[in-house]
Amino acid sequence: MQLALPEAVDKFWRHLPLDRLWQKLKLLEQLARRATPRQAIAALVLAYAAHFAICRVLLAPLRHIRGSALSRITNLPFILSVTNGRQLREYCEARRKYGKVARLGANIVSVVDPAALKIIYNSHNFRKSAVYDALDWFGPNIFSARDPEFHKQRRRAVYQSYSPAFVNAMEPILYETGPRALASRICRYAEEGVVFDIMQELQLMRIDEIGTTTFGQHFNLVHKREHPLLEWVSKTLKLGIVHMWFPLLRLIPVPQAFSSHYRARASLHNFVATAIEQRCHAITKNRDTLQVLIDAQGVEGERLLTEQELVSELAVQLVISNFQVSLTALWTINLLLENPDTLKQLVYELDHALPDPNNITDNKLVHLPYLDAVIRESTRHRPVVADGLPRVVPKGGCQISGEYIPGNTVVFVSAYALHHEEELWHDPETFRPERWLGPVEQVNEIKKYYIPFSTGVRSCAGQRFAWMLLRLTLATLLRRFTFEALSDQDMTPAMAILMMPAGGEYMVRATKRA
Ligand code: HEM
Repeated sequence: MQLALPEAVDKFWRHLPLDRLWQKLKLLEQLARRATPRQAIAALVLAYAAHFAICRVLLAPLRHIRGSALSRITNLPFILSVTNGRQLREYCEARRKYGKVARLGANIVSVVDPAALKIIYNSHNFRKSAVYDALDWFGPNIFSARDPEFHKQRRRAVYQSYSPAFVNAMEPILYETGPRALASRICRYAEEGVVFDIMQELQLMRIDEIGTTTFGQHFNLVHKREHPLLEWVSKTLKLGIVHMWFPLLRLIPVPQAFSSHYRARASLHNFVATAIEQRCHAITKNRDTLQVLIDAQGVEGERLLTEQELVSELAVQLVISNFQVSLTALWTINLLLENPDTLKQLVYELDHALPDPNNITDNKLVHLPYLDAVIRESTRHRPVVADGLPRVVPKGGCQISGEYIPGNTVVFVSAYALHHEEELWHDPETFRPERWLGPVEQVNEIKKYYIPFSTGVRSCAGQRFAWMLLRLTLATLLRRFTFEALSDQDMTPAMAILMMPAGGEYMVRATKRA
């Protein structure tokens, strides 16, 4: 039987147990009067927790996305897994348990689906999330930019130093101060039979390369080892990680535990600022990234970057691109040493392409198919930027992989999870460069979900530089030495913004090749 609206309202009021409700409220009032302040506070806290849980669990716009029970209430377990470097396993596990779209926190969603890449990363609609503010060490920069207009403006200035012409012009100096200098250091280790940490050597080499190509200064760390730049850079990165996940720490006075990190960051600032100031007043100008950025002009001939803006761009680039390249080279060497047949085949290709090990140019390497396949496979299997790059769903929400995701949710696709997805890759846990040497259509297909340099409007600006550096480094080292790794080293991938070996080093012995 249908009731008319006034009748239904009347019935509702008649049946509402107002008397009983009133009695309950009175009882509560009496209890509140008798409660001690402690009991009152405890009751308030409990009431707030209950309200919070009900809102998060039952009313939250993300309640239909599957995830662990705790992830429905708080982001804390996710933040803890990121700070402990355990998040990669979690992304893969969440994919297996909950499907392509999984909830990792109260407003955090991980997606493992190539179809999502275009939606999330191909336009500026999905902006970078607030964690990027932690990279504003000395002011906003191209890495941390969240506002699309600001990013476009910076891109116009900064991209002048990533042009093919500039990268090619840098090759001779880069090769001399990078791979060639490292080879001469390793030559000494080989002669003395010394075991050394190749991870550290690659980092020192990379700082030397940045010194010459960016600042026009040759630190010669590979041989002299006394410049504190590597320590400044490492500590600045560590501080960045802490601030990313505990942003409130940025607002309180310097905690004792991090005072040396803040000092290192200040030293890095002084170093970069002094280099810029000296260059602005120098009579002879180098041809390097610093000069390109100082000279960068807009359409009306105006300077695009002030000195302070130059500091923020160059410092963040120094820290981030330093580790990305050296760690990628490290993982490639590690995977080659663990796969002797692949190593043998690569060495065979290099020996034929480079009869003179002292005359190596990128021109001779760029078309070597096996070298290309090895680098591709190592960046698939061990992508150093393995984490999800977080973006914010725009107002109004959107449909991703068959699920509605509301506005303001943080979403990402982790390169590691995508590169290890069993539905996409045949035998994803195996390092197999041959997968990149199949028929063109097959390779073009897998390239669609190969994202070590990210994809879309915020993908890596320095890819050309990175590929050249990797080719030159691997070819130079493998053409001259055989390497043997010490046994029982912990090379499990662990995350600290970038993917590093859990053991923190990779000890090897080198022998000169005939
Ligand atoms: C193997 C080495 C490298 C890897 C794996 C790598 C990877 C990446 C990734 C994944 C991003 C996107 C970051 C994000 O969205 O948060 C990125 C951005 C960027 N990379 Fe690289 N990178 C490498 C080397 C370099 C080098 C050598 C340079 C500079 C010479 C460089 C310059 C940049 C810049 C400027 C951006 C920001 C682009 C933008 O937001 O428009 N990268 N890189």
